Amino acid sequence: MMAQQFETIALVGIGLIGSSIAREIREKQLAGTLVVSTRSAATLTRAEQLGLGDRYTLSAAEAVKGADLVVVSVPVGASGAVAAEIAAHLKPGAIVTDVGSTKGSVIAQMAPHLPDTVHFIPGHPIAGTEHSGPDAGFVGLFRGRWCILTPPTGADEEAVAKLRLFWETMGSMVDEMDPEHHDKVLAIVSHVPHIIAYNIVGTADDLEAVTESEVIKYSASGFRDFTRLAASDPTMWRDVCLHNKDAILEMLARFSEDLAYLQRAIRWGDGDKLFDLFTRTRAIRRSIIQAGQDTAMPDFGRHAMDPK
Ligand SMILES: NC(=O)C1=CN([C@@H]2O[C@H](COP(=O)(O)OP(=O)(O)OC[C@H]3O[C@@H](n4cnc5c(N)ncnc54)[C@H](O)[C@@H]3O)[C@@H](O)[C@H]2O)C=CC1
Ligand SMILES: O=C(O)C(=O)Cc1ccc(O)cc1
Repeated sequence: MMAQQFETIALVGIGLIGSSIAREIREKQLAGTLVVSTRSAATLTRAEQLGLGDRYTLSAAEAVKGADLVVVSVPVGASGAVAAEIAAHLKPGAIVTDVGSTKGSVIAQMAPHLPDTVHFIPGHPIAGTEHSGPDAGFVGLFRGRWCILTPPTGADEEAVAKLRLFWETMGSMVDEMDPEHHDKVLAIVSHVPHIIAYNIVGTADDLEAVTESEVIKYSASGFRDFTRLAASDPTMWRDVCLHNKDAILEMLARFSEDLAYLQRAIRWGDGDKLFDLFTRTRAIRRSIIQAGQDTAMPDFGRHAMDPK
């Protein structure tokens, strides 16, 4: 058994991420009382059937009353509404955090509502699956994965340390960075790959008439990997696209340029260019595998097609 870290924890949103956090809190007994809240009655009932908390409520305002830690795990587009709803009910000294895949927008939506008496420390566990809802969560999701915190300058060090310990107890490695940097890094390692997956699966689907279902029949493992990502939650990913617009558009522009370079190499039969790129990318895969998890962060100072 681990030591209790917070007297009362409130979870707002109990889908894949919220329910994985709940399961960890229960297993490790990190809270005296765990309060679960979500917007839909059906989801709350399911959370109750799964025994994810000690108390359940459809009101986020009700849930956060007296809580020492509040974790908001809702689609990023709903963050502002949740902050507005809970603001007046937060306990002074409480830590308020989130798990959203974008940080700049979540901060812009939430911070204006939150009182100065609480510690707002945004976060993002870089761990997930293509599944959603309370049944999808599991103990161990965060193990060996990074969790990025983006505390504002001047944030209370003790509060940051408590949140850091919370994620470390779930098995995560914790890093801190500013939200703008987070949003650029995540645009290239997570958001653009999902967009590419949605796009290629959509294109294949549009071609179904031409290929007469052979896309499904002969789907090789490369295409299947894309279909996994493209099966991710539509609400969540719509919100990610709308709320990390600038960084995503910047990375997509670079992606398109690099794709044009590849297209040109193919058109002109420039095997050396293709071979060089494929050799370089293979080394990246190997270094990720060697590191034991997906920690590779891209170097933004360099163009993907620049010579080494
Ligand atoms: N799915 C993934 O792989 C990862 C997701 N995230 C982030 O975590 C957050 C939650 O994602 P998931 O747990 O995957 O989503 P999910 O769809 O499994 O769960 C979302 C939860 O939020 C609730 N909800 C939606 N709108 C709400 C509102 N206005 N007020 C209160 N509750 C509301 C839903 O009822 C549900 O309980 C998102 O911001 C996402 O960007 C972060 C890391 C990984
Ligand atoms: O399912 C996958 O491969 C993911 O990439 C999971 C994921 C999705 C969104 C995040 O913000 C972090 C991790």
